[in-house]
Amino acid sequence: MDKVKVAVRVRPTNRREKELGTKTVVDMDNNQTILQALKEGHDGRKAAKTFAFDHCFWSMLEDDPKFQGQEEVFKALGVEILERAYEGYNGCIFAYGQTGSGKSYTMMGTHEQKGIIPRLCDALFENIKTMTKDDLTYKVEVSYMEIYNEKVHDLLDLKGNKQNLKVREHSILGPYVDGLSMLAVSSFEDINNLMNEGNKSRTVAATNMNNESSRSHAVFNIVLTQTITDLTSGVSKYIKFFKNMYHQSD
Ligand SMILES: Nc1ncnc2c1ncn2[C@@H]1O[C@H](COP(=O)(O)OP(=O)(O)OP(=O)(O)O)[C@@H](O)[C@H]1O
Repeated sequence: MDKVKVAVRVRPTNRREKELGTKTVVDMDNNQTILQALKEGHDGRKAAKTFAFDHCFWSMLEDDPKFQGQEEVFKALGVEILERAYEGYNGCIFAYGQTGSGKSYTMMGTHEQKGIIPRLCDALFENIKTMTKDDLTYKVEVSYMEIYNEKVHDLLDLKGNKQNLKVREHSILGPYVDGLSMLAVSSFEDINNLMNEGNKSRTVAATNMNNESSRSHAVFNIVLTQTITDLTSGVSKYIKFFKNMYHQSD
């Protein structure tokens, strides 16, 4: 698996863009994104620029044969990262783009059109159900923190403490946030509820688009722990997989 994969997605035009009669200048062909020039160049021709990415998702018109929806995005980006988590690899997916470009839709989606995170979590808990045995058990825990003005706050501190947490270095696991709450979850619903609770504690509301917001980063972590127990001796071996799944910076 490549260490880093880059994917581009084109969302449908919104009402405002339609009302303004906005012309679509982006086209996609397999893993290529083609940008059409609006004006003719010196030679009188409209030049097109082509860029190659690991994936290009064309999500403009549902009845277009090249349309790729939430399911295709998840299959291309989410499935492999989940499979690798069971092998002990850390994974991270983050969405980048200007406001209204479709980051939340791709990552979280809607009730009818679930995005990567709910699909990934549903698959994670479904897999755990089928993989759990007497000598093999799994535990999923989450943490949620905000980095604001270079200070770290625990967004899942049930006591509502707003103290600054210290970032320390573990000799094997690397950097970690000391004292960050880790809460056990058993479904996407649990995760979603904790994300919503955590969002209420953020210094800068996720919808607040001003200069302040650019200093706020929210990091949601899912940690999968696999426990293998030698049933004859009763000795357990813990393997922790860190999945940094959601990094939102507003
Ligand atoms: N692929 C898509 N298919 C259908 N609708 C989409 C798609 N992508 C985005 N939208 C719609 O476009 C609007 C803006 O998308 P979204 O809220 O995901 O943007 P965003 O990049 O997260 O914006 P912000 O940075 O302001 O939070 C929403 O109404 C969303 O439902």
